Amino acid sequence: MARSTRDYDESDVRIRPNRRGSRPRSKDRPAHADAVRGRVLGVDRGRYRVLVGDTGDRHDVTAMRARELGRKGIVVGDEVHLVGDTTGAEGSLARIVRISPRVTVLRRTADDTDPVERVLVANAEQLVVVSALTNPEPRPRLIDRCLVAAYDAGMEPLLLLTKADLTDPAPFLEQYAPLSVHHVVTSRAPDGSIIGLDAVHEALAGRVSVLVGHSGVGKSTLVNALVPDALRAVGVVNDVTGRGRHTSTSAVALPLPDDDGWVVDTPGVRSFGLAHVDPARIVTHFPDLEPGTEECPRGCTHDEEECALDAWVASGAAGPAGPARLDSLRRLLRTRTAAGEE
Ligand SMILES: Nc1nc2c(ncn2[C@@H]2O[C@H](COP(=O)(O)OP(=O)(O)OP(=O)(O)O)[C@@H](O)[C@H]2O)c(=O)[nH]1
Ligand SMILES: [Zn+2]
Repeated sequence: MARSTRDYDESDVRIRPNRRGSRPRSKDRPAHADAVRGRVLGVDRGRYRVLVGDTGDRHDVTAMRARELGRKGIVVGDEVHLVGDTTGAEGSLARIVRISPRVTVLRRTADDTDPVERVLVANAEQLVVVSALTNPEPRPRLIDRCLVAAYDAGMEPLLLLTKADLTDPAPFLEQYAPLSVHHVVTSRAPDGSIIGLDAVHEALAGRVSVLVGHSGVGKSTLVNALVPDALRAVGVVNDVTGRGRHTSTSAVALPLPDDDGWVVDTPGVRSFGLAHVDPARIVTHFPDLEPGTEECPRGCTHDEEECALDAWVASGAAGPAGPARLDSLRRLLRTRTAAGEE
């Protein structure tokens, strides 16, 4: 079933006036004129951490969902309306009474055949695919899959390539050049500091960006460099050691310094099941291959003998990464019928 980024109405909870004209059931029910807006930063066991207030006067509020929301999901990145105690004082608890319409929705299924899709993050504009240039080696099929997830979510992808101190980034960049995906390269200086952070800050400035990457690519190193008090912001402190720990498996939104955008870290998210992506649309998420489908027979699945993509790629029209990209595309198409391996 085709989905668009506009189909957020399933989660768009509007508080309707009481039609029967009877007294409202609760005092703050009508219109919630006194509701305070905030952004969901984290979710933990049914409690939501919500940032409210303007620059200079921002604070976290702990909130629960109001019963009137029904079963609507609330995820990191959602803009919500709060009533009740929004002071954020120790022990206080506000109530979320409304979720604003979502601008983008990053979805995820456990694997490619899983019928249960979960919204991972709402309202993010950019999907930052973090990959090491080596150690561990880049995984092109995983990167391709993340790009599909980004395009499908209506988000702009950014390739963030780490560990350029260990290898020359040129060959990798050449592979991805035909896609015209923005990229930033970082490396580590002998003193341990990260080189290239300015370019990263620039790419993240003023927007909400989700970071994904598999283990060892240097994502934690980056998050800590970008958000120096990330561990404190996450608010996860080990009871035994008292030290900050960042092992949560759910997404967490971290404000960048100077109010200049947000990063949403997704610990534990290493890939995206794409069961929710319409197979007929997958090729449109391969902008370097799509023009090659013009010669395809009507109704081509792009995984059949008559498919024009083989000739297109063989002619070099899709650049040096063409064969690998076509392989990625076909694997994604095939995994729609059988759970695929990455
Ligand atoms: N040479 C080099 N090493 C780096 C760089 N960035 C991170 N590392 C190292 O790579 C290893 C993995 O970095 P992490 O930041 O822990 O990676 P991660 O992606 O968060 O991985 P997990 O914690 O397993 O999810 C660490 O030993 C880092 O010190 C870099 O730019 N260059
Ligand atoms: Zn085709």
